[in-house]
Amino acid sequence: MRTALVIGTGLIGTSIALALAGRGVTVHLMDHDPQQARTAAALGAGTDDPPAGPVDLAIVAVPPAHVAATLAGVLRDGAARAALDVASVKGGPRRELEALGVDLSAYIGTHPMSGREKSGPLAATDNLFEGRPWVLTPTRDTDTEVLNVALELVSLCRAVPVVMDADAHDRAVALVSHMPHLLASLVAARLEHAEESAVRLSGQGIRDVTRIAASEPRMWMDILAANPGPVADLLSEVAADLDDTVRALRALQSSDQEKRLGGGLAVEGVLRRGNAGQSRVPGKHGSAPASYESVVVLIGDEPGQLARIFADADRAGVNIEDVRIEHATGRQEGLVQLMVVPAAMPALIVALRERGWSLRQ
Ligand SMILES: NC(=O)c1ccc[n+]([C@@H]2O[C@H](COP(=O)([O-])OP(=O)(O)OC[C@H]3O[C@@H](n4cnc5c(N)ncnc54)[C@H](O)[C@@H]3O)[C@@H](O)[C@H]2O)c1
Ligand SMILES: O=C(O)C(=O)C[C@]1(C(=O)O)C=C[C@@H](O)C=C1
Repeated sequence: MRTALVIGTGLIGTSIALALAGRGVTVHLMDHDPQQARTAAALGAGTDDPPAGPVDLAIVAVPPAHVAATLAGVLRDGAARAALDVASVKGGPRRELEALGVDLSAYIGTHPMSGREKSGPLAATDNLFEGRPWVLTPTRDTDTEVLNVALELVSLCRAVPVVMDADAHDRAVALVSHMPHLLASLVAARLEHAEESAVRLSGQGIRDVTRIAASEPRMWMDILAANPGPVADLLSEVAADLDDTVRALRALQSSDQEKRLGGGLAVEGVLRRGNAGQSRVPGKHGSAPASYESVVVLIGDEPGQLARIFADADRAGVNIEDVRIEHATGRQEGLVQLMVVPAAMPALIVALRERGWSLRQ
């Protein structure tokens, strides 16, 4: 692929453009808000000049409700030899396109399984998709060349291609993305009017559970509106589990010992089922879930501290697999949790202590 046109230069479009531009592809940037395209261009994602002729690949990264019309325009104008979208839902946009009567041989629906709770080009990064699944939904009508150029895009973004049927994709993401998103919103919504004295105790648990609740509601309305059935089915199963759990917790308050016992078993059952489900979530880069040990370091909230820790770990020959940061409330310091493979933990602890870091167990 030598030329690409990215339409919709927000988080996803600009992240793709940055990855492609960084690997030598000439990228043209287009957005119905020209300021967004200018910002993406200023970040080094390409040029906001229109292409002189058809590009090798058009990437449509606009909100799901605008995907079909935008793609239909690209396909009808012959603006690209191949075109794809990256919307979080696949069945609806494809059916809309079919209804528009466009020749879909040059089109393939795709979905990179990576994103952020922030929107717009300024949130983009060139490595957003590295090691993440990127779903491709070819049909019998898809040209082989179009599938090949989509695979090339996935490879240039260092993602992992996964081929699926569009409706199977929508059922899968209802489970691993859309239903969890709504649950995060519902948990976060409990905080809206909560006492400040309670909210300020927030630790890492509530941050982990609510991060995605900070996402753009309009975008998520589009996504949920295009996949309501599977998400509603899953939520009603969760609702039944919630009812059972409430009953079990009430039983724990009972003066009857037998009821308390039953309630305890039921609550423990929920926690154990949670353990079993959580252990199936793939680890970083889609590999089997890894179990890491963590080393917790106290740092001052000042420039260069994180870079120093990483450099010290590197000098000790230790690879940091993952990292989390918890900011201390009301103090200019925080706790950095460094996740490493168990065998690397002793060396990391010694190295960090030698260099004067304060460790927490
Ligand atoms: N955010 C995520 O985590 C994520 C992850 C994977 C896929 N997606 C999908 O990627 C697509 C883009 O999401 P995003 O998070 O980058 O959103 P975003 O809001 O950051 O960017 C969308 C951009 O599209 C532009 N736009 C809107 N309508 C347009 C139109 N008709 N023509 C041209 N430009 C238009 C907007 O001005 C904006 O710059 C969506 O379809 C979304 O479902 C999002
Ligand atoms: O991690 C996030 O912030 C995301 O929003 C990512 C996430 C997801 O649910 O995994 C959200 C929607 C996209 O369609 C794909 C990825």
